[in-house]
Amino acid sequence: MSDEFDVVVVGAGPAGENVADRAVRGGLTAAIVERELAGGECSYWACIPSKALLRPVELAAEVARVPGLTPGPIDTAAVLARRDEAVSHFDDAGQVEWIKNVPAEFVRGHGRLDGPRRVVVTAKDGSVRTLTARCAVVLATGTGAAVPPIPGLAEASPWTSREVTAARSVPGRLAVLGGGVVACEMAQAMHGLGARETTVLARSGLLGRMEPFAGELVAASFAEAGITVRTGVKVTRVERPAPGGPVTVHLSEGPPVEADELLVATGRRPATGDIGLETVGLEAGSTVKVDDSMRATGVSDGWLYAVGDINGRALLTHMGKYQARVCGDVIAARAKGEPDDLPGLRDLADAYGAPQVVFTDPQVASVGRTEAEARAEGFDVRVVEYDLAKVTGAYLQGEGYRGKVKAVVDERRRVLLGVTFAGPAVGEMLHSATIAVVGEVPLDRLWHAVPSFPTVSEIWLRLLETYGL
Ligand SMILES: Cc1cc2nc3c(=O)[nH]c(=O)nc-3n(C[C@H](O)[C@H](O)[C@H](O)COP(=O)(O)OP(=O)(O)OC[C@H]3O[C@@H](n4cnc5c(N)ncnc54)[C@H](O)[C@@H]3O)c2cc1C
Ligand SMILES: NC(=O)c1ccc[n+]([C@@H]2O[C@H](COP(=O)([O-])OP(=O)(O)OC[C@H]3O[C@@H](n4cnc5c(N)ncnc54)[C@H](O)[C@@H]3O)[C@@H](O)[C@H]2O)c1
Repeated sequence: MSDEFDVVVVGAGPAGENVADRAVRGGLTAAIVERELAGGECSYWACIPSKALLRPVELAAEVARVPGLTPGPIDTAAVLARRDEAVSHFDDAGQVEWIKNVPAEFVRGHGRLDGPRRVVVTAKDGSVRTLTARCAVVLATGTGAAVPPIPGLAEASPWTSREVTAARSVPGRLAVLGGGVVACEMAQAMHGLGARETTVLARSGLLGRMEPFAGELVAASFAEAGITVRTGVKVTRVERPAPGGPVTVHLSEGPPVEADELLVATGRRPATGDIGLETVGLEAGSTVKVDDSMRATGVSDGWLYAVGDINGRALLTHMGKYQARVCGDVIAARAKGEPDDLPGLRDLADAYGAPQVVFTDPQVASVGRTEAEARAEGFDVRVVEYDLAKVTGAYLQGEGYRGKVKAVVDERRRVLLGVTFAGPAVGEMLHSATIAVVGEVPLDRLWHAVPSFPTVSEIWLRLLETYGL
Protein backbone atom coordinates (compact mmCIF):
# COMPACT_ATOMS: atom_id res chain seq x y z
CA MET A 1 0.00 0.00 0.00
CA SER A 2 1.56 3.30 -1.14
CA ASP A 3 1.69 6.09 1.40
CA GLU A 4 2.20 8.77 -1.24
CA PHE A 5 -0.84 10.53 -2.74
CA ASP A 6 -1.40 13.63 -4.85
CA VAL A 7 -3.60 15.10 -2.13
CA VAL A 8 -3.84 14.35 1.59
CA VAL A 9 -6.92 15.75 3.35
CA VAL A 10 -7.04 15.97 7.16
CA GLY A 11 -10.62 15.83 8.47
CA ALA A 12 -13.53 13.97 6.83
CA GLY A 13 -16.30 16.44 7.61
CA PRO A 14 -18.46 17.79 4.78
CA ALA A 15 -15.64 20.07 3.61
CA GLY A 16 -12.85 17.48 3.65
CA GLU A 17 -14.95 14.81 1.93
CA ASN A 18 -15.81 17.16 -0.92
CA VAL A 19 -12.19 18.22 -1.52
CA ALA A 20 -11.19 14.57 -1.96
CA ASP A 21 -14.13 13.98 -4.29
CA ARG A 22 -13.32 16.95 -6.55
CA ALA A 23 -9.57 16.27 -6.60
CA VAL A 24 -10.20 12.66 -7.68
CA ARG A 25 -12.71 13.79 -10.31
CA GLY A 26 -9.88 16.02 -11.55
CA GLY A 27 -7.68 12.95 -12.09
CA LEU A 28 -5.65 13.00 -8.84
CA THR A 29 -5.24 10.43 -6.09
CA ALA A 30 -6.34 11.32 -2.57
CA ALA A 31 -6.19 10.06 1.01
CA ILE A 32 -8.48 11.38 3.72
CA VAL A 33 -7.68 11.16 7.43
CA GLU A 34 -10.39 11.14 10.12
CA ARG A 35 -9.89 10.77 13.85
CA GLU A 36 -13.56 10.27 14.83
CA LEU A 37 -16.46 9.71 12.41
CA ALA A 38 -16.43 10.28 8.65
CA GLY A 39 -19.14 12.88 8.00
CA GLY A 40 -17.84 15.23 10.70
CA GLU A 41 -19.61 17.42 13.22
CA CYS A 42 -22.39 18.27 10.78
CA SER A 43 -23.60 14.69 10.35
CA TYR A 44 -23.60 13.57 13.99
CA TRP A 45 -23.58 16.56 16.40
CA ALA A 46 -24.67 19.65 14.48
CA CYS A 47 -26.85 20.28 11.38
CA ILE A 48 -28.50 16.89 11.00
CA PRO A 49 -29.49 16.04 14.60
CA SER A 50 -30.44 19.64 15.44
CA LYS A 51 -32.79 19.86 12.47
CA ALA A 52 -34.24 16.41 13.24
CA LEU A 53 -35.07 17.69 16.74
CA LEU A 54 -36.48 21.00 15.49
CA ARG A 55 -38.73 19.73 12.69
CA PRO A 56 -41.58 18.35 14.88
CA VAL A 57 -41.48 21.47 17.05
CA GLU A 58 -41.79 23.68 13.96
CA LEU A 59 -44.57 21.55 12.54
CA ALA A 60 -46.53 21.62 15.81
CA ALA A 61 -46.32 25.43 15.79
CA GLU A 62 -47.56 25.49 12.18
CA VAL A 63 -50.47 23.17 12.98
CA ALA A 64 -51.45 25.29 15.98
CA ARG A 65 -51.87 28.29 13.65
CA VAL A 66 -54.40 26.57 11.38
CA PRO A 67 -58.00 26.77 12.64
CA GLY A 68 -59.57 23.31 12.68
CA LEU A 69 -56.36 21.50 13.52
CA THR A 70 -55.14 20.72 17.02
CA PRO A 71 -51.55 19.60 17.51
CA GLY A 72 -51.30 16.51 19.65
CA PRO A 73 -48.56 16.21 22.26
CA ILE A 74 -45.12 15.59 20.76
CA ASP A 75 -43.89 12.04 21.37
CA THR A 76 -40.38 12.97 22.51
CA ALA A 77 -39.12 9.39 22.57
CA ALA A 78 -40.14 8.97 18.91
CA VAL A 79 -38.42 12.25 18.00
CA LEU A 80 -35.20 11.18 19.73
CA ALA A 81 -35.40 7.81 17.95
CA ARG A 82 -35.73 9.54 14.56
CA ARG A 83 -32.77 11.77 15.49
CA ASP A 84 -30.77 8.61 16.22
CA GLU A 85 -31.70 7.24 12.82
CA ALA A 86 -30.76 10.57 11.17
CA VAL A 87 -27.26 10.32 12.68
CA SER A 88 -26.99 6.66 11.58
CA HIS A 89 -26.74 5.66 15.26
CA PHE A 90 -23.26 7.24 15.26
CA ASP A 91 -22.02 4.65 12.76
CA ASP A 92 -20.07 6.08 9.83
CA ALA A 93 -19.96 2.89 7.70
CA GLY A 94 -22.08 4.55 4.98
CA GLN A 95 -19.80 7.59 4.79
CA VAL A 96 -16.65 5.45 4.75
CA GLU A 97 -18.16 3.43 1.91
CA TRP A 98 -18.87 6.70 0.03
CA ILE A 99 -15.23 7.78 0.44
CA LYS A 100 -13.96 4.40 -0.75
CA ASN A 101 -16.20 4.71 -3.82
CA VAL A 102 -14.78 8.14 -4.72
CA PRO A 103 -12.27 6.34 -4.77
CA ALA A 104 -10.07 7.79 -2.03
CA GLU A 105 -8.00 6.08 0.66
CA PHE A 106 -9.69 6.37 4.07
CA VAL A 107 -7.23 6.47 6.98
CA ARG A 108 -8.65 6.40 10.51
CA GLY A 109 -6.54 8.24 13.08
CA HIS A 110 -5.39 11.63 14.34
CA GLY A 111 -3.56 13.55 11.60
CA ARG A 112 -0.74 16.00 12.30
CA LEU A 113 1.41 17.96 9.90
CA ASP A 114 5.06 17.03 10.19
CA GLY A 115 6.72 19.66 8.05
CA PRO A 116 5.86 20.45 4.41
CA ARG A 117 3.66 17.92 2.54
CA ARG A 118 3.83 15.28 5.30
CA VAL A 119 1.01 14.10 7.56
CA VAL A 120 1.63 11.67 10.40
CA VAL A 121 -1.45 9.66 11.37
CA THR A 122 -1.68 8.09 14.81
CA ALA A 123 -4.35 5.40 15.13
CA LYS A 124 -6.21 4.59 18.36
CA ASP A 125 -3.99 1.55 18.90
CA GLY A 126 -0.91 3.80 18.78
CA SER A 127 0.27 2.66 15.35
CA VAL A 128 1.68 5.40 13.15
CA ARG A 129 1.50 5.91 9.39
CA THR A 130 3.18 8.73 7.48
CA LEU A 131 1.40 10.06 4.38
CA THR A 132 3.19 12.20 1.82
CA ALA A 133 1.42 14.59 -0.56
CA ARG A 134 2.87 15.15 -4.03
CA CYS A 135 0.69 18.23 -4.70
CA ALA A 136 -1.22 19.44 -1.64
CA VAL A 137 -2.26 18.91 1.95
CA VAL A 138 -5.75 20.20 2.75
CA LEU A 139 -6.71 20.93 6.35
CA ALA A 140 -10.42 20.50 7.12
CA THR A 141 -10.47 19.81 10.84
CA GLY A 142 -13.41 22.09 11.67
CA THR A 143 -14.14 23.59 15.06
CA GLY A 144 -15.12 22.61 18.59
CA ALA A 145 -17.36 24.39 21.07
CA ALA A 146 -15.72 27.35 22.84
CA VAL A 147 -16.29 27.33 26.61
CA PRO A 148 -15.55 30.75 28.15
CA PRO A 149 -13.33 30.96 31.25
CA ILE A 150 -16.12 31.69 33.73
CA PRO A 151 -15.40 30.62 37.34
CA GLY A 152 -16.92 27.18 38.01
CA LEU A 153 -18.17 26.67 34.43
CA ALA A 154 -15.76 23.97 33.24
CA GLU A 155 -16.04 22.18 36.62
CA ALA A 156 -19.83 22.06 36.19
CA SER A 157 -19.39 19.90 33.04
CA PRO A 158 -21.98 21.85 31.04
CA TRP A 159 -23.57 20.60 27.86
CA THR A 160 -22.17 21.95 24.59
CA SER A 161 -23.64 21.55 21.10
CA ARG A 162 -22.53 17.90 21.16
CA GLU A 163 -24.40 16.86 24.29
CA VAL A 164 -27.58 18.76 23.47
CA THR A 165 -27.87 17.40 19.92
CA ALA A 166 -27.16 13.87 21.19
CA ALA A 167 -29.41 14.20 24.29
CA ARG A 168 -30.93 10.93 25.55
CA SER A 169 -33.65 12.87 27.42
CA VAL A 170 -34.88 16.43 27.78
CA PRO A 171 -33.95 18.27 31.01
CA GLY A 172 -36.85 19.68 33.02
CA ARG A 173 -35.08 23.01 33.51
CA LEU A 174 -32.53 24.16 30.95
CA ALA A 175 -30.36 27.27 31.12
CA VAL A 176 -28.69 28.33 27.85
CA LEU A 177 -25.64 30.56 27.79
CA GLY A 178 -25.34 32.60 24.57
CA GLY A 179 -27.79 34.27 22.19
CA GLY A 180 -26.50 33.03 18.81
CA VAL A 181 -27.75 30.40 16.40
CA VAL A 182 -27.00 27.30 18.47
CA ALA A 183 -28.51 28.88 21.60
CA CYS A 184 -31.75 29.89 19.84
CA GLU A 185 -32.23 26.65 17.89
CA MET A 186 -31.50 24.38 20.83
CA ALA A 187 -33.55 26.41 23.34
CA GLN A 188 -36.47 26.11 20.90
CA ALA A 189 -35.92 22.37 20.38
CA MET A 190 -35.56 21.45 24.05
CA HIS A 191 -38.51 23.60 25.10
CA GLY A 192 -40.72 22.21 22.35
CA LEU A 193 -39.71 18.67 23.29
CA GLY A 194 -40.70 19.09 26.92
CA ALA A 195 -38.36 21.28 29.00
CA ARG A 196 -40.73 23.09 31.40
CA GLU A 197 -38.37 25.98 32.20
CA THR A 198 -35.98 27.18 29.51
CA THR A 199 -33.93 30.31 30.15
CA VAL A 200 -31.68 31.93 27.55
CA LEU A 201 -28.92 34.12 29.04
CA ALA A 202 -27.56 36.51 26.41
CA ARG A 203 -25.06 39.35 26.69
CA SER A 204 -27.00 41.38 24.12
CA GLY A 205 -30.00 40.61 21.89
CA LEU A 206 -30.66 37.32 20.09
CA LEU A 207 -29.01 36.47 16.73
CA GLY A 208 -26.74 39.50 17.01
CA ARG A 209 -24.99 38.96 13.67
CA MET A 210 -28.25 39.35 11.73
CA GLU A 211 -30.65 42.27 11.13
CA PRO A 212 -31.91 43.36 14.58
CA PHE A 213 -35.60 42.74 13.74
CA ALA A 214 -34.90 39.02 13.27
CA GLY A 215 -33.75 38.47 16.85
CA GLU A 216 -36.60 40.65 18.11
CA LEU A 217 -39.20 38.49 16.34
CA VAL A 218 -37.60 35.30 17.65
CA ALA A 219 -37.51 36.77 21.18
CA ALA A 220 -41.22 37.69 20.95
CA SER A 221 -42.06 34.17 19.78
CA PHE A 222 -39.95 32.65 22.57
CA ALA A 223 -41.83 34.78 25.13
CA GLU A 224 -45.16 33.47 23.81
CA ALA A 225 -43.90 29.89 23.93
CA GLY A 226 -42.82 30.37 27.56
CA ILE A 227 -39.07 30.52 26.94
CA THR A 228 -37.48 33.14 29.18
CA VAL A 229 -34.88 35.39 27.53
CA ARG A 230 -32.67 37.48 29.82
CA THR A 231 -30.60 39.87 27.76
CA GLY A 232 -27.83 42.21 28.90
CA VAL A 233 -26.69 39.74 31.55
CA LYS A 234 -23.22 38.40 32.20
CA VAL A 235 -22.59 35.08 33.90
CA THR A 236 -20.25 35.71 36.83
CA ARG A 237 -20.05 32.23 38.40
CA VAL A 238 -21.45 28.73 38.04
CA GLU A 239 -21.97 26.18 40.81
CA ARG A 240 -22.78 22.48 40.56
CA PRO A 241 -22.08 20.90 43.93
CA ALA A 242 -22.99 17.34 42.85
CA PRO A 243 -22.01 15.98 39.42
CA GLY A 244 -25.18 15.64 37.34
CA GLY A 245 -27.18 17.53 39.99
CA PRO A 246 -28.78 20.97 39.73
CA VAL A 247 -26.62 23.83 38.50
CA THR A 248 -26.79 27.45 39.67
CA VAL A 249 -25.83 30.22 37.28
CA HIS A 250 -24.97 33.52 38.98
CA LEU A 251 -25.50 36.67 36.91
CA SER A 252 -24.22 40.24 36.90
CA GLU A 253 -27.80 41.42 37.45
CA GLY A 254 -30.90 39.90 39.00
CA PRO A 255 -31.44 36.56 40.72
CA PRO A 256 -29.37 33.48 39.81
CA VAL A 257 -30.87 30.82 37.55
CA GLU A 258 -31.18 27.26 38.82
CA ALA A 259 -31.44 24.53 36.21
CA ASP A 260 -31.07 20.79 35.74
CA GLU A 261 -28.73 21.33 32.79
CA LEU A 262 -26.67 24.20 31.42
CA LEU A 263 -25.96 24.48 27.69
CA VAL A 264 -22.97 26.60 26.67
CA ALA A 265 -23.45 27.97 23.13
CA THR A 266 -20.94 30.80 22.96
CA GLY A 267 -19.30 30.18 19.62
CA ARG A 268 -16.56 27.93 18.26
CA ARG A 269 -12.78 27.59 18.33
CA PRO A 270 -10.78 26.10 15.44
CA ALA A 271 -9.68 22.47 15.90
CA THR A 272 -6.06 23.38 15.20
CA GLY A 273 -4.43 23.00 18.62
CA ASP A 274 -2.84 19.63 17.85
CA ILE A 275 -2.47 19.32 14.07
CA GLY A 276 1.20 20.29 13.75
CA LEU A 277 0.66 23.84 12.45
CA GLU A 278 3.82 24.91 14.27
CA THR A 279 5.87 22.48 12.15
CA VAL A 280 5.12 24.62 9.06
CA GLY A 281 5.48 28.04 10.70
CA LEU A 282 1.81 28.64 11.60
CA GLU A 283 0.39 29.24 15.05
CA ALA A 284 -1.20 26.26 16.80
CA GLY A 285 -4.82 26.91 17.80
CA SER A 286 -5.46 29.66 15.26
CA THR A 287 -7.68 29.73 12.16
CA VAL A 288 -5.78 28.98 8.96
CA LYS A 289 -6.03 32.07 6.75
CA VAL A 290 -6.49 31.38 3.06
CA ASP A 291 -6.74 33.27 -0.24
CA ASP A 292 -9.74 32.90 -2.55
CA SER A 293 -8.33 29.65 -3.98
CA MET A 294 -8.28 28.26 -0.43
CA ARG A 295 -4.49 28.24 -0.33
CA ALA A 296 -2.98 29.03 3.08
CA THR A 297 -1.38 32.46 2.93
CA GLY A 298 1.09 31.82 5.75
CA VAL A 299 3.24 29.10 4.15
CA SER A 300 5.57 29.28 1.17
CA ASP A 301 5.53 27.01 -1.91
CA GLY A 302 1.72 26.91 -2.05
CA TRP A 303 1.19 23.27 -0.99
CA LEU A 304 -1.12 23.91 2.01
CA TYR A 305 -4.87 24.60 1.73
CA ALA A 306 -7.67 24.91 4.30
CA VAL A 307 -11.43 24.59 3.79
CA GLY A 308 -14.56 24.76 5.94
CA ASP A 309 -14.86 26.07 9.50
CA ILE A 310 -11.09 25.93 10.03
CA ASN A 311 -10.46 28.97 7.79
CA GLY A 312 -13.04 31.10 9.62
CA ARG A 313 -14.68 32.44 6.44
CA ALA A 314 -18.23 31.16 7.07
CA LEU A 315 -19.05 28.54 9.70
CA LEU A 316 -21.68 26.80 7.57
CA THR A 317 -21.76 23.37 5.95
CA HIS A 318 -22.88 24.55 2.51
CA MET A 319 -20.14 27.18 2.41
CA GLY A 320 -17.50 24.66 3.51
CA LYS A 321 -18.63 22.30 0.76
CA TYR A 322 -18.54 25.12 -1.80
CA GLN A 323 -15.01 26.07 -0.72
CA ALA A 324 -14.11 22.38 -1.01
CA ARG A 325 -15.30 22.22 -4.62
CA VAL A 326 -13.20 25.28 -5.43
CA CYS A 327 -10.22 23.81 -3.60
CA GLY A 328 -10.32 20.31 -5.13
CA ASP A 329 -10.72 21.77 -8.62
CA VAL A 330 -7.95 24.34 -8.25
CA ILE A 331 -5.50 21.76 -6.89
CA ALA A 332 -6.24 19.52 -9.88
CA ALA A 333 -5.82 22.44 -12.32
CA ARG A 334 -2.51 23.44 -10.79
CA ALA A 335 -1.26 19.83 -10.73
CA LYS A 336 -1.98 19.50 -14.44
CA GLY A 337 -0.52 22.91 -15.32
CA GLU A 338 -3.94 24.13 -16.51
CA PRO A 339 -5.18 27.71 -16.02
CA ASP A 340 -5.98 28.14 -12.33
CA ASP A 341 -7.71 31.50 -12.42
CA LEU A 342 -11.06 30.64 -14.03
CA PRO A 343 -14.12 31.96 -12.12
CA GLY A 344 -15.02 28.43 -10.90
CA LEU A 345 -11.61 28.20 -9.23
CA ARG A 346 -12.16 31.06 -6.81
CA ASP A 347 -14.38 31.50 -3.75
CA LEU A 348 -16.53 34.42 -4.87
CA ALA A 349 -19.59 33.61 -2.74
CA ASP A 350 -18.19 34.39 0.71
CA ALA A 351 -17.57 38.00 -0.28
CA TYR A 352 -21.27 38.50 -1.09
CA GLY A 353 -22.30 37.27 2.36
CA ALA A 354 -23.19 33.63 2.96
CA PRO A 355 -26.81 32.47 2.91
CA GLN A 356 -27.98 31.07 6.24
CA VAL A 357 -31.22 29.70 7.67
CA VAL A 358 -31.92 29.64 11.40
CA PHE A 359 -34.51 26.94 12.05
CA THR A 360 -36.40 28.60 14.91
CA ASP A 361 -40.11 29.47 14.82
CA PRO A 362 -40.17 31.94 13.11
CA GLN A 363 -37.33 30.89 10.83
CA VAL A 364 -34.76 33.52 9.94
CA ALA A 365 -33.14 33.39 6.51
CA SER A 366 -30.57 35.84 5.29
CA VAL A 367 -28.07 36.37 2.51
CA GLY A 368 -25.62 39.14 1.75
CA ARG A 369 -24.97 42.22 3.80
CA THR A 370 -27.04 43.61 6.64
CA GLU A 371 -27.89 47.31 6.46
CA ALA A 372 -25.20 48.07 9.06
CA GLU A 373 -22.56 46.11 7.13
CA ALA A 374 -23.47 47.77 3.81
CA ARG A 375 -23.32 51.25 5.36
CA ALA A 376 -20.00 50.49 7.06
CA GLU A 377 -18.60 49.48 3.65
CA GLY A 378 -19.65 52.83 2.18
CA PHE A 379 -22.43 51.69 -0.18
CA ASP A 380 -25.17 54.14 -1.18
CA VAL A 381 -27.79 52.22 0.79
CA ARG A 382 -31.55 52.27 0.61
CA VAL A 383 -33.60 49.93 2.76
CA VAL A 384 -36.98 48.45 1.83
CA GLU A 385 -39.03 46.67 4.48
CA TYR A 386 -42.37 44.88 4.34
CA ASP A 387 -44.67 43.14 6.78
CA LEU A 388 -44.77 39.55 5.54
CA ALA A 389 -48.15 38.90 7.20
CA LYS A 390 -49.75 41.33 4.75
CA VAL A 391 -48.98 39.05 1.79
CA THR A 392 -52.05 36.97 0.86
CA GLY A 393 -50.05 33.76 0.67
CA ALA A 394 -48.79 34.31 4.22
CA TYR A 395 -52.29 35.02 5.55
CA LEU A 396 -53.40 31.68 4.11
CA GLN A 397 -50.66 29.86 6.04
CA GLY A 398 -52.59 30.32 9.28
CA GLU A 399 -53.85 32.65 11.99
CA GLY A 400 -51.35 34.89 13.70
CA TYR A 401 -48.70 34.53 10.97
CA ARG A 402 -45.99 37.00 11.85
CA GLY A 403 -43.00 37.91 9.72
CA LYS A 404 -41.00 40.64 8.12
CA VAL A 405 -38.60 41.12 5.25
CA LYS A 406 -35.86 43.67 4.78
CA ALA A 407 -33.95 44.27 1.57
CA VAL A 408 -30.77 46.32 1.38
CA VAL A 409 -30.37 48.03 -2.01
CA ASP A 410 -27.25 49.52 -3.57
CA GLU A 411 -28.88 52.67 -4.97
CA ARG A 412 -26.02 53.40 -7.33
CA ARG A 413 -26.35 50.10 -9.23
CA ARG A 414 -30.00 49.35 -8.29
CA VAL A 415 -29.11 45.82 -7.16
CA LEU A 416 -29.68 43.96 -3.90
CA LEU A 417 -26.84 43.79 -1.38
CA GLY A 418 -28.71 41.68 1.15
CA VAL A 419 -32.10 40.27 2.09
CA THR A 420 -33.34 39.01 5.45
CA PHE A 421 -36.62 37.14 5.90
CA ALA A 422 -38.17 36.21 9.24
CA GLY A 423 -41.34 34.15 9.33
CA PRO A 424 -42.61 30.57 9.38
CA ALA A 425 -40.92 28.36 6.76
CA VAL A 426 -39.12 31.27 5.05
CA GLY A 427 -35.97 29.13 4.73
CA GLU A 428 -37.22 27.67 1.48
CA MET A 429 -37.58 31.20 0.04
CA LEU A 430 -33.96 32.12 0.64
CA HIS A 431 -32.49 30.77 -2.54
CA SER A 432 -34.47 33.26 -4.63
CA ALA A 433 -32.75 36.04 -2.71
CA THR A 434 -29.35 34.35 -3.02
CA ILE A 435 -29.75 34.26 -6.80
CA ALA A 436 -30.76 37.94 -6.86
CA VAL A 437 -27.85 39.02 -4.62
CA VAL A 438 -25.08 36.87 -6.11
CA GLY A 439 -26.41 37.34 -9.64
CA GLU A 440 -26.57 41.11 -9.00
CA VAL A 441 -29.90 41.09 -10.81
CA PRO A 442 -30.98 44.70 -11.49
CA LEU A 443 -34.25 45.56 -9.72
CA ASP A 444 -35.76 46.65 -13.05
CA ARG A 445 -35.13 43.11 -14.33
CA LEU A 446 -36.33 41.47 -11.12
CA TRP A 447 -39.66 43.22 -11.72
CA HIS A 448 -40.23 40.74 -14.57
CA ALA A 449 -39.70 37.70 -12.33
CA VAL A 450 -43.40 37.35 -11.46
CA PRO A 451 -44.15 35.44 -8.24
CA SER A 452 -47.08 33.01 -8.27
CA PHE A 453 -50.36 33.84 -6.52
CA PRO A 454 -51.07 33.11 -3.69
CA THR A 455 -47.58 32.16 -2.50
CA VAL A 456 -45.56 33.86 0.22
CA SER A 457 -43.08 34.67 -2.57
CA GLU A 458 -45.36 37.55 -3.56
CA ILE A 459 -43.27 39.40 -1.00
CA TRP A 460 -40.92 40.08 -3.94
CA LEU A 461 -43.64 42.06 -5.73
CA ARG A 462 -44.48 44.00 -2.56
CA LEU A 463 -40.82 44.84 -1.92
CA LEU A 464 -40.35 46.12 -5.48
CA GLU A 465 -43.59 48.14 -5.33
CA THR A 466 -42.48 49.62 -2.01
CA TYR A 467 -39.18 50.50 -3.63
CA GLY A 468 -41.08 52.43 -6.28
CA LEU A 469 -41.37 50.15 -9.31
C1 LIG B 1 -25.42 22.60 16.77
C2 LIG B 1 -24.96 23.04 15.41
C3 LIG B 1 -25.87 23.09 14.38
C4 LIG B 1 -25.45 23.49 13.11
N1 LIG B 1 -26.39 23.58 12.12
C5 LIG B 1 -26.02 23.96 10.89
C6 LIG B 1 -26.97 24.04 9.83
O1 LIG B 1 -28.17 23.78 10.02
N2 LIG B 1 -26.55 24.41 8.61
C7 LIG B 1 -25.23 24.71 8.37
O2 LIG B 1 -24.90 25.04 7.22
N3 LIG B 1 -24.30 24.65 9.35
C8 LIG B 1 -24.67 24.29 10.60
N4 LIG B 1 -23.72 24.20 11.59
C9 LIG B 1 -22.31 24.46 11.25
C10 LIG B 1 -21.70 23.19 10.61
O3 LIG B 1 -21.82 22.10 11.49
C11 LIG B 1 -20.23 23.43 10.28
O4 LIG B 1 -20.09 24.60 9.50
C12 LIG B 1 -19.66 22.25 9.50
O5 LIG B 1 -19.75 21.05 10.24
C13 LIG B 1 -18.19 22.52 9.12
O6 LIG B 1 -17.72 21.46 8.34
P1 LIG B 1 -16.16 21.11 8.34
O7 LIG B 1 -16.02 19.97 7.38
O8 LIG B 1 -15.37 22.33 8.13
O9 LIG B 1 -15.83 20.62 9.81
P2 LIG B 1 -16.44 19.47 10.72
O10 LIG B 1 -17.83 19.09 10.35
O11 LIG B 1 -16.20 19.93 12.12
O12 LIG B 1 -15.53 18.20 10.41
C14 LIG B 1 -14.17 18.19 10.75
C15 LIG B 1 -13.71 16.75 10.86
O13 LIG B 1 -12.31 16.73 11.06
C16 LIG B 1 -12.00 15.74 12.02
N5 LIG B 1 -10.71 16.06 12.62
C17 LIG B 1 -10.41 17.11 13.43
N6 LIG B 1 -9.11 17.09 13.75
C18 LIG B 1 -8.57 16.01 13.14
C19 LIG B 1 -7.27 15.47 13.08
N7 LIG B 1 -6.26 16.04 13.72
N8 LIG B 1 -7.07 14.34 12.37
C20 LIG B 1 -8.09 13.75 11.71
N9 LIG B 1 -9.34 14.23 11.72
C21 LIG B 1 -9.58 15.35 12.42
C22 LIG B 1 -13.16 15.78 12.98
O14 LIG B 1 -13.27 14.58 13.72
C23 LIG B 1 -14.33 16.00 12.03
O15 LIG B 1 -14.86 14.78 11.58
C24 LIG B 1 -24.11 23.82 12.88
C25 LIG B 1 -23.18 23.77 13.92
C26 LIG B 1 -23.60 23.38 15.18
C27 LIG B 1 -22.59 23.31 16.29
N1 LIG C 1 -28.83 26.87 11.14
C1 LIG C 1 -27.55 27.14 10.96
O1 LIG C 1 -27.11 27.53 9.88
C2 LIG C 1 -26.61 26.98 12.11
C3 LIG C 1 -27.04 26.43 13.31
C4 LIG C 1 -26.14 26.35 14.35
C5 LIG C 1 -24.85 26.80 14.19
N2 LIG C 1 -24.46 27.32 13.03
C6 LIG C 1 -23.10 27.85 12.85
O2 LIG C 1 -22.31 27.49 13.95
C7 LIG C 1 -21.58 28.62 14.40
C8 LIG C 1 -21.52 28.58 15.90
O3 LIG C 1 -22.80 28.90 16.47
P1 LIG C 1 -22.88 29.55 17.91
O4 LIG C 1 -24.30 29.84 18.22
O5 LIG C 1 -22.10 28.71 18.86
O6 LIG C 1 -22.05 30.88 17.74
P2 LIG C 1 -22.52 32.38 17.42
O7 LIG C 1 -21.28 33.11 17.14
O8 LIG C 1 -23.65 32.41 16.46
O9 LIG C 1 -23.13 32.88 18.80
C9 LIG C 1 -22.37 32.93 19.98
C10 LIG C 1 -23.14 33.69 21.04
O10 LIG C 1 -22.46 33.57 22.26
C11 LIG C 1 -22.29 34.86 22.84
N3 LIG C 1 -21.06 34.82 23.63
C12 LIG C 1 -19.80 34.65 23.18
N4 LIG C 1 -18.95 34.63 24.23
C13 LIG C 1 -19.69 34.77 25.36
C14 LIG C 1 -19.39 34.82 26.73
N5 LIG C 1 -18.14 34.73 27.18
N6 LIG C 1 -20.42 34.96 27.59
C15 LIG C 1 -21.69 35.06 27.14
N7 LIG C 1 -22.03 35.02 25.86
C16 LIG C 1 -21.04 34.88 24.98
C17 LIG C 1 -22.26 35.81 21.66
O11 LIG C 1 -22.62 37.10 22.06
C18 LIG C 1 -23.30 35.16 20.75
O12 LIG C 1 -24.61 35.54 21.11
C19 LIG C 1 -22.26 29.85 13.87
O13 LIG C 1 -21.30 30.73 13.35
C20 LIG C 1 -23.19 29.36 12.81
O14 LIG C 1 -22.77 29.80 11.54
C21 LIG C 1 -25.31 27.43 11.98
